[in-house]
Amino acid sequence: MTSTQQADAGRTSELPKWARGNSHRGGPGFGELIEQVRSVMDASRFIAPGDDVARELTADLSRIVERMQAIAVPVDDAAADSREDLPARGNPSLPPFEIIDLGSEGVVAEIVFRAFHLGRLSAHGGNISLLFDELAGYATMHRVTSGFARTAFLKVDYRSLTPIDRPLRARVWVEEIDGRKLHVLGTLHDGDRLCADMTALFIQVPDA
Ligand SMILES: CCCCCCCC(=O)SCCNC(=O)CCNC(=O)[C@H](O)C(C)(C)COP(=O)(O)OP(=O)(O)OC[C@H]1O[C@@H](n2cnc3c(N)ncnc32)[C@H](O)[C@@H]1OP(=O)(O)O
Repeated sequence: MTSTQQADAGRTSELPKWARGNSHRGGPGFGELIEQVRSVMDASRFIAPGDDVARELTADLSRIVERMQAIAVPVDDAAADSREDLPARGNPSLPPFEIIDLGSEGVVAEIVFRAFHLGRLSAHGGNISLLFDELAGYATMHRVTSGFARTAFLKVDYRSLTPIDRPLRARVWVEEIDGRKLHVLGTLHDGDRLCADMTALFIQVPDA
């Protein structure tokens, strides 16, 4: 059986431990905490405080950062990036996508870009690339036969402005497998309108 046929038959090994996710780490309130973190990031995009208010807010946030640093755990034990029940697995550095469908056919996700993701009059192109890279990780994860796949390159064509504050639909799939190389395609739509499409090459590597 060729590697393409093996991959076409679906993943035969378990996902790496770090990619399996869970829905309990950090407790039931963790999702609301991450939502507040996102809200701080959003709100920070639209303020022009005077010096007094800026210093007051800095002091408030510093106290929160200190509290979080005091309960830090090794990254593999952290709740962020592991919570499969939360948008973007509870990782606030990722745009908050929600997985609609996932399997060997690829991944479909809904994404609402927010104020924090704003470029000039539309979502920042880098955030769109980030979304595609992450979703390509999901799509390839379900096609490699062992280990996982890393991005070798990722190219985005921005076809029309990508709005914030409304649900958009992303689809990413593995188009072709050639040995360790996975050729990945993706699209981002606002309704029927194509906002961006993506071509990427992922390379299968052993799990570290
Ligand atoms: C669920 C969570 C999902 C998260 C998903 C997130 C995904 C990511 O962002 S990963 C982080 C970003 N990517 C990286 O850091 C990768 C850094 N680079 C590397 O580690 C390596 O260069 C890597 C793995 C891409 C390839 O290295 P290596 O395994 O040595 O491959 P190598 O033997 O050189 O090449 C294999 C094949 O790929 C091709 N190839 C490798 N890189 C490229 C490239 N950039 N462009 C075109 N072809 C390439 C080679 O030509 C070769 O082709 P062939 O077999 O036909 O001769």
